[in-house]
Amino acid sequence: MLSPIPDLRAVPGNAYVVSLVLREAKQMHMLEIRIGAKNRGIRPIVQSVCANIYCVDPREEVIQAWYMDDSDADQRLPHHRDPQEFVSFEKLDASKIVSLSFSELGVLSWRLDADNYETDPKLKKIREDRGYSYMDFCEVCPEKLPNYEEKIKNFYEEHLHTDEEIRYCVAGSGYFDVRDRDEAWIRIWVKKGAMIVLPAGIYHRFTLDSDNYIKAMRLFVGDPVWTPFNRPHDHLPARKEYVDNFVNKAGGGPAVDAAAA
Ligand SMILES: CSCCC(=O)/C(O)=C/O
Ligand SMILES: [Fe+2]
Ligand code: NI
Repeated sequence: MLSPIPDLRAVPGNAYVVSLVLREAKQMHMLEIRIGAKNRGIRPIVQSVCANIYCVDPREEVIQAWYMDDSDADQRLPHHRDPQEFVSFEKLDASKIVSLSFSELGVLSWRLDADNYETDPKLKKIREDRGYSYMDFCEVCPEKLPNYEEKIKNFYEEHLHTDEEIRYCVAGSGYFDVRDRDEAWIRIWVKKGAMIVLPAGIYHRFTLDSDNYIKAMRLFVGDPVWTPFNRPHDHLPARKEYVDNFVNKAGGGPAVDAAAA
């Protein structure tokens, strides 16, 4: 992430230096760009270019989230509201919440290099930091997934798990739907390179989109437990903890790092 307001100063030799603060996880780095200029008269141009440097969250290309409409149409359609209502990463991820007015869902996300997941140092670090010792792949298509029709149906039943649901889309795409604090459905579209963590106890469901294919890496701390508890399962400790941490508690879930933190 870049700092939004770069600092511009003139240096000897008819040049300007633009200083930017780069934030990666909890570390700050200074980046200095030297711009040579024939004469000082170009200052306004350099200034205006610098004012247009803005941060692009790398996740935006592979993860989008929006509020769903109420229609009964095909679950694989986007189900946007009219007008569309997109949801920010800050709203999904409680670790970024700075204002009490934000909803906190505890959904974490990263953008990773899906072509090189075997050697990706970023994935390695996430796995080490979060203790994700187990890994396998789940390919959702009739040829690869046993009992495809039944599984597709079950994935789309609203349910929770007693542990995190960690999915890294290495090919294809799909929708993870999560309930917000007011029970509205938020649809999270993951594409190749998107990794998301749904916290234990969150009510959610999954469906393919109209491209009908996803290959997801599944990660887990220790021996995996895939059991879905279909709604209602409000008495489970995992649900109670989720409600305490993310639904009832305004302004602060556990402080954890996510992608562009
Ligand atoms: C893309 S992985 C299949 C969906 C799944 O495993 C799950 O638990 C959905 O809630
Ligand atoms: Fe699930
Ligand atoms: Ni599941």
